[in-house]
Amino acid sequence: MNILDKIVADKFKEVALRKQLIPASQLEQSVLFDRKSPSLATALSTSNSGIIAEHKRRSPSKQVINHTLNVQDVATGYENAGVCGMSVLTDGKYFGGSLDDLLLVRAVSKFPLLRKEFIIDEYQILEAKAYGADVILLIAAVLTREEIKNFSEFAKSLGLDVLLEVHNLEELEKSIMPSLDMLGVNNRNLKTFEVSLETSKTLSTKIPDDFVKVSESGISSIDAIKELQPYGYKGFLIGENFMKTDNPGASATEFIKQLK
Ligand SMILES: O=C(O)c1ccccc1NCC(=O)[C@H](O)[C@H](O)COP(=O)(O)O
Repeated sequence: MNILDKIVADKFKEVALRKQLIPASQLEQSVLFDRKSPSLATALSTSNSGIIAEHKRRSPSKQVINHTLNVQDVATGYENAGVCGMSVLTDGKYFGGSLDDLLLVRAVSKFPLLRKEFIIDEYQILEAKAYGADVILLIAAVLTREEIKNFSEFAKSLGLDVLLEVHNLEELEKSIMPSLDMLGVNNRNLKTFEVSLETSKTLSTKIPDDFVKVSESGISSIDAIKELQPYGYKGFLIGENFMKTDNPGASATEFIKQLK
């Protein structure tokens, strides 16, 4: 079993338990449920830098990245840096995140928030809305075309943006549909952890212009962004490069300054 299979197998068990603890009807009563979500796709299309900065305590590929920071301080730092949005990892077992992280970040910020999660059930989309997210991630490697259609249409009905993540042409071809806002190419192979920006470059021509293109993972320099921009990428998801520092917000500020 590769790591992605393990994460997904655990996620099915976790979601089954969560559904018993908090019924969907209770999530729909969250005070955040009727909040109007700002669009990450719009923010990226109108930005010069296009940075989506991630909160990432640890990962299967790197183990511990940063366990000492306060998530609200990280969010405030990123928002002050002028990033377009923030990605909040909510998986506990593999990434050390939680839905509480999302809620804490929502309490101190206005910019678009992506719930970074392994979504395998509509219930997790209700959770995303109830805990203050504006965007959900759908990973083509773990979903059928029908699931992508159902989950993305459900997310749109709640006013959320949808970022669909692919890693190869087969995943891209099965996924293209009008209910997606952004197409993300993950430069990291989630089964082997191999990272290459060539993945974004190769797939870029196959992504229709109707979608905002996002390049994800392994981005650690201005040169990488400059290399990807000519391929039509408007969004750049960066985690470790900021989170490995003592002050991710200051690191993002410096990064964006160099992009201008
Ligand atoms: O980061 C991992 O090791 C990982 C392993 C298995 C599944 C997902 C994984 N990461 C999720 C992400 O997509 C990244 O956190 C995100 O793109 C940021 O990447 P980076 O800038 O390289 O931290």
